[in-house]
Amino acid sequence: MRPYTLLCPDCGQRMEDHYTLSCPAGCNALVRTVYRRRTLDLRNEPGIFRFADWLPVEGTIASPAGPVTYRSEGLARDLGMENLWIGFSGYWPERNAQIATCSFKELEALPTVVRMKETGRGTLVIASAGNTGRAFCQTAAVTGIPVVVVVPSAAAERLWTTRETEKVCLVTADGDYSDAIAAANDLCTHPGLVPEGGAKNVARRDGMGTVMLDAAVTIGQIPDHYVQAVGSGTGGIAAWEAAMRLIGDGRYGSALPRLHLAQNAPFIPMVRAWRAGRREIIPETDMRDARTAIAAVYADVLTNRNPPYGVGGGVFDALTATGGAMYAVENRDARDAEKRFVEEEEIDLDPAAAVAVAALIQAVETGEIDPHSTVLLNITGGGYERAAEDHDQVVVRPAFHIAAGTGADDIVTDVLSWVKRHA
Ligand SMILES: Cc1ncc(COP(=O)(O)O)c(C=O)c1O
Repeated sequence: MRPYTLLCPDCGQRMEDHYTLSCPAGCNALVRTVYRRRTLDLRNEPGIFRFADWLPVEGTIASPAGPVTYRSEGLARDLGMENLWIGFSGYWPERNAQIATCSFKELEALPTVVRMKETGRGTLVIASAGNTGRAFCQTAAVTGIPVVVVVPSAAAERLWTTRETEKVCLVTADGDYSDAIAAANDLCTHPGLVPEGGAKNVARRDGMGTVMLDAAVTIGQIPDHYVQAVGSGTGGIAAWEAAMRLIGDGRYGSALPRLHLAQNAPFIPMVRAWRAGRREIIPETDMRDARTAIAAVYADVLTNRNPPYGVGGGVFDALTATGGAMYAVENRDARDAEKRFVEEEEIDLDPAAAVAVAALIQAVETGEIDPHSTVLLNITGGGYERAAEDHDQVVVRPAFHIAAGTGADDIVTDVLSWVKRHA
């Protein structure tokens, strides 16, 4: 028996995990993990598997990549804050941050690959705008477990690993992130190719949730506020779920943190829906001129057109439960915030993390966040320059390409034979 079961928050059904991504009763809700251990005991493992008690895995991977929390001095002083904590998910060995691919996506990839090996069958297919794909490529390189990664052609250069690997089948697709998602979905209609699941994948959510766990353990309490830049919002959902578990543990306080989630203007569908008080995203209203808006943002990893916003247990519910807020961040504000952060904290940022810093500045300036409160700022990516000093970055070469006007069907036979050769 596995050390957890899955629960549908809509109908209440409990189920065993067979890499299950949705409720068998057809509910429109994100299934969750319920761990047998109600209290969090830290394991003597490196990296994220320190939190394996609350990850949907039995085995672990010997990787130093894990969440790191530290108390800010520079940025905190700059913003007049007393208790600003930074969750740094990137590469910064001086702070023990060892995510060589430099984003919190590695926290999702590591438990996902273990969960798949233990509960599923087939080869994982991942659609990505770059960071998620790089994280899964690295995990394939470290574990030798093959993956198929689909990215927009323009993002291909972001895919590298710290060591040579034969275990990645990289597919590039003309278009944006949504085209990559559509191509990955088409591939997964063929037996043997399995959707990784995105927000529906509990290993991804609980992996991201370790940022909140690490913060609570380091600070000694659940923070009052949690700030993150979002594209799908999965990190926000994960922080909320992790906080609920911490409340159940009993040692870290009894109040949920308030979620402050930010999108990069002009592509801000969740901000618009949330501010209008709607559970639904209306494409004509909230995503007008989506392609142009997506092409204009500084942080293109934040441009998901199908976020798990209205689904049961999704972003809308997470914001509602925590009394949360959403922020639209202009490119110039993200760039200014990035400069301030780099000056004060002395490490470079992923553009998405710059959006989060700008949202924190907005929240403090507008009084949404009291500068005396305890705040966790999730720096979801950074340390690229530092990583390039210490590690090889071996570019992953595309194996197949989907040109505009063609579809995944044209390459599926080649992908399936690649899988056969590498499984
Ligand atoms: C560095 C970084 N930060 C934030 C995000 C947004 O994550 P999510 O909306 O899935 O929580 C992404 C998504 O790819 C990312 O790569």
